[in-house]
Amino acid sequence: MATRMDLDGKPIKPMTICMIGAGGFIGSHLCEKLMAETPHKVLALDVYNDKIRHLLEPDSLPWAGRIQFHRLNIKHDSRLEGLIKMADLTINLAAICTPADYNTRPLDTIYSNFIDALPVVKYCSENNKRLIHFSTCEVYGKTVGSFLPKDSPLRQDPAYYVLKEDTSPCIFGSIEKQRWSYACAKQLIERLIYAEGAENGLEFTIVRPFNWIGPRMDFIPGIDGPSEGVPRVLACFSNNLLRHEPLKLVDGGQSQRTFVYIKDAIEAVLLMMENPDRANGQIFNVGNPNNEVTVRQLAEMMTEVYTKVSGEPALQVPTIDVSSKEFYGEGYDDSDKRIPDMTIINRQLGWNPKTSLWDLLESTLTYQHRTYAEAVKKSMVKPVAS
Ligand SMILES: NC(=O)c1ccc[n+]([C@@H]2O[C@H](COP(=O)([O-])OP(=O)(O)OC[C@H]3O[C@@H](n4cnc5c(N)ncnc54)[C@H](O)[C@@H]3O)[C@@H](O)[C@H]2O)c1
Ligand SMILES: O=c1ccn([C@@H]2O[C@H](COP(=O)(O)OP(=O)(O)O[C@H]3OC[C@](O)(CO)[C@H]3O)[C@@H](O)[C@H]2O)c(=O)[nH]1
Repeated sequence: MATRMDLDGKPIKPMTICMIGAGGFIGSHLCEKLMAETPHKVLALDVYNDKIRHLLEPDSLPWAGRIQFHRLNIKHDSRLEGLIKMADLTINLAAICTPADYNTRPLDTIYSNFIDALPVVKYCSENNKRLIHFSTCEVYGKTVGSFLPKDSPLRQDPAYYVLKEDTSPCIFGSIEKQRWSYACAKQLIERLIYAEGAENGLEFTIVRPFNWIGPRMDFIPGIDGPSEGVPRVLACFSNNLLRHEPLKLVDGGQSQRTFVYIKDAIEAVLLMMENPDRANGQIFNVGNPNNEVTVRQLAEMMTEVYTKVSGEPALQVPTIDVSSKEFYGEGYDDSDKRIPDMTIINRQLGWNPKTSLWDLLESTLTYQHRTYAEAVKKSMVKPVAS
């Protein structure tokens, strides 16, 4: 493998990475990239490894010696500090991060996103190890513009909705809106990491992902996850499409999101990892401002793309409206709009996303169809009564 160069033309030394939550959606793509394109070693920590099993087995894989899986729960495992000490860099991805949990399991959500991350920050700080911590775009909460009258022309002014790392406020709902338990826990861990940097010299980078989507995201209920489970929107809508049922639009599907392809986003993470001088001390939005849709538009586009890739006709009535109380339960609330400002990541790392929403849905839904269509079909065949 040729020596890799950083953005300033210096050779990149191979490093050992302690990746916590490596078995999840983002972790699996990051491990894949690191094994295929870099000489770096990964200590992959997670409770599960299904999504990275293809990288671990068989032993004869070309990168076999560079990835090691450690099955552990960071809540209570004394091996954590030793593994962080063995690495040059720690990346923390571990979290409860599905909105259906935020208002129904707020304690687990707060513990997972704040309390459980504390030892990771402490061990990095005490052992002078660099930390890349995964936060979320949800720390911005609602836009300033959402509080203006519906017909205010200022709502069209980017100053009232574009989300900037260094100037936008974090605007959450009231405490009884438990949806914000996740965002608030993420915000506090960001503040703690920032303070460790300021007071104790911790070398850190904070990543705020804006709806990264692609293959292996979450699960299909009843196939590789619980039947009653509610994953994030990509998997919810994929599940509806695979089962030929209408896509459920929460509160009319009026909320807006920008979606970025996981493979584009992973490029940004690799730049952060390999360019510490440019990434340390920074908070980065990572998203695609050009891929904005309402959730209703997303449902329509996914229906069209799925028809193309599966060859199956769309339903006569492709969507139905459902209230957030019915879908998520008491205490749900929503972010109205999420457009990332790209100035900082552009300036520091020269990164820009490439993939259009249509293209990323086409490759992702091709994967969903190939991976799940047969299993879903089988699960839907009802046993004949004797
Ligand atoms: N995917 C996105 O678009 C997105 C958006 C915003 C923020 N994020 C953040 O990025 C990170 C990764 O997200 P993801 O989409 O890959 O989620 P994911 O749920 O697929 O991955 C998280 C992984 O962490 C593991 N984990 C959780 N608690 C653990 C514990 N106590 N011990 C060991 N492992 C544990 C889980 O088993 C899982 O494999 C999260 O911190 C999330 O908040 C992701
Ligand atoms: O069947 C469904 C499922 C969801 N919705 C609505 O879609 C919007 C997006 O939902 P989702 O992707 O599940 O989650 P959010 O974008 O709200 O939050 C995530 O953002 C980043 C992250 O931090 C981690 O991924 C997480 O908190 C939303 O408006 C739902 O109501 C739907 O209509 N139908």
